[in-house]
Amino acid sequence: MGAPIEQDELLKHLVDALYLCIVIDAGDIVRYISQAYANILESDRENIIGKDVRAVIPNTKLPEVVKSGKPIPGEIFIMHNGEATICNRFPILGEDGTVQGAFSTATFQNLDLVERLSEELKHLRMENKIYQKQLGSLTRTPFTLDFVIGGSSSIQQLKEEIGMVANTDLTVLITGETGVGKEIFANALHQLSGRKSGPYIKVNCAAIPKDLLEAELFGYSEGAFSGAAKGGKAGKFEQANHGTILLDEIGDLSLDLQSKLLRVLQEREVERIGGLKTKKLDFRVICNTNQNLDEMAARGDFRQDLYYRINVIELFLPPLRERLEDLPALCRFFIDKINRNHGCMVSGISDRMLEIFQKYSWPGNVRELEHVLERAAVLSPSGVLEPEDFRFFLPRAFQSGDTLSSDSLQDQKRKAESDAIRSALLKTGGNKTKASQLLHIPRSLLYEKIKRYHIE
Ligand SMILES: Nc1ncnc2c1ncn2[C@@H]1O[C@H](COP(=O)(O)OP(=O)(O)OP(=O)(O)O)[C@@H](O)[C@H]1O
Repeated sequence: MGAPIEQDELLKHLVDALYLCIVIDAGDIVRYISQAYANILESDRENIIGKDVRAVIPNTKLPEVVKSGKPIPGEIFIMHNGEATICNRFPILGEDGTVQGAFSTATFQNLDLVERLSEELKHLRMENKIYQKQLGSLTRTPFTLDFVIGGSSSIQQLKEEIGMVANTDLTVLITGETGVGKEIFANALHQLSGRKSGPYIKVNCAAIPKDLLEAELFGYSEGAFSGAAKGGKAGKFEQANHGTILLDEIGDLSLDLQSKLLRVLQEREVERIGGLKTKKLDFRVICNTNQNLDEMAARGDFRQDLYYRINVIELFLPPLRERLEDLPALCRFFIDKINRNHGCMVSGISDRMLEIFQKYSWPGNVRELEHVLERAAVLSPSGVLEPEDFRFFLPRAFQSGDTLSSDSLQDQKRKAESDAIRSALLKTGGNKTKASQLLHIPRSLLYEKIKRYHIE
């Protein structure tokens, strides 16, 4: 134990810490004064201590406190230099209750500061409220089917399917072009599942450099490589334990990692890089891709066995140009969102402009629509959006390559395929076994394509 602190020293420190503080004894003589207070009085402490307090601060109320033995808290006190302070005065009572002196403190030097701080506090509280609200809507936005806009039969059907598979642990592969909404469907799938209170871990296989992806997915143990963190690091699969892992852009995974992934999916256990032990895990897998994994597998760019393992349930999101009836609702949804996010007051989009939208092929799908509306709304932040507000977009919309009149090769292939299936079904009176024989494809593939093209 160190030496006891001298009472006087302690008092001196406390008085100084209280900023503006003065202590008098029962005879109204100043016994202590803080340095800050002495500075304001433009005098040395030595000069002040020992004097009658009234000689130092003419309008002081400390002698009143000594006389009455009662505190005078929270009073505005104008100091000799005209500055206002909020002053608290207290009696110092002995053990027998007799008054031995009094002291006053004033923490804030001027009321302007108090006012300013109180204003700032009010402002911060308001800001905090707004952020809390925004945070609430941000965490809600991507997660429920209510936020997946679209009344088209394909979107309605997908919503139903999501509802049906959500509560199973089946692996789901969500396919569709870029920007069609694969990620929001994946989010909804997790949120509707029994795993919603567990972690939801997303990995974009295309965004992480190939040589880092392995460690990112499977983790590493201490000393696995130079620079490996102490204690190692859990990979995304470990982080997703008891929850869901979304492998976005799965088609970008190298063949090496595909093999490792296949093992993890089969065994449901991971081994960290450089680790000696495996760990059993419980996770649900959702994969997203805008590539044709079927074709990739045929070319040898994607492992056939992995393709079968992840393609237990395939949900195909048709491109926007195949569900143009969703355009008005999507426009309304995005205009509301843009108004909220950018403080715009756009009331809608004109029929003339919607007609132009209907003729465009939307290669970037819903994401492109959102960006086009955002740009127009920023340029023309109120009223109804007219073609004039989309000058940046019109040349694109009218370029022959991007209008619906000339379909891409992929669209034409899809159309030819769905026409061939329709005609085979017509010829066989709807008998799928016979239709699949006619088309020389397995029955399961026919079912898949019927579902994909929403035939029937
Ligand atoms: N049906 C929809 N309702 C509301 N917003 C949608 C819908 N579809 C897409 N969006 C919005 O469009 C944008 C793109 O969607 P998302 O990221 O889900 O596409 P994606 O298919 O995963 O694209 P990519 O393959 O490029 O990653 C997002 O801002 C998303 O919120």
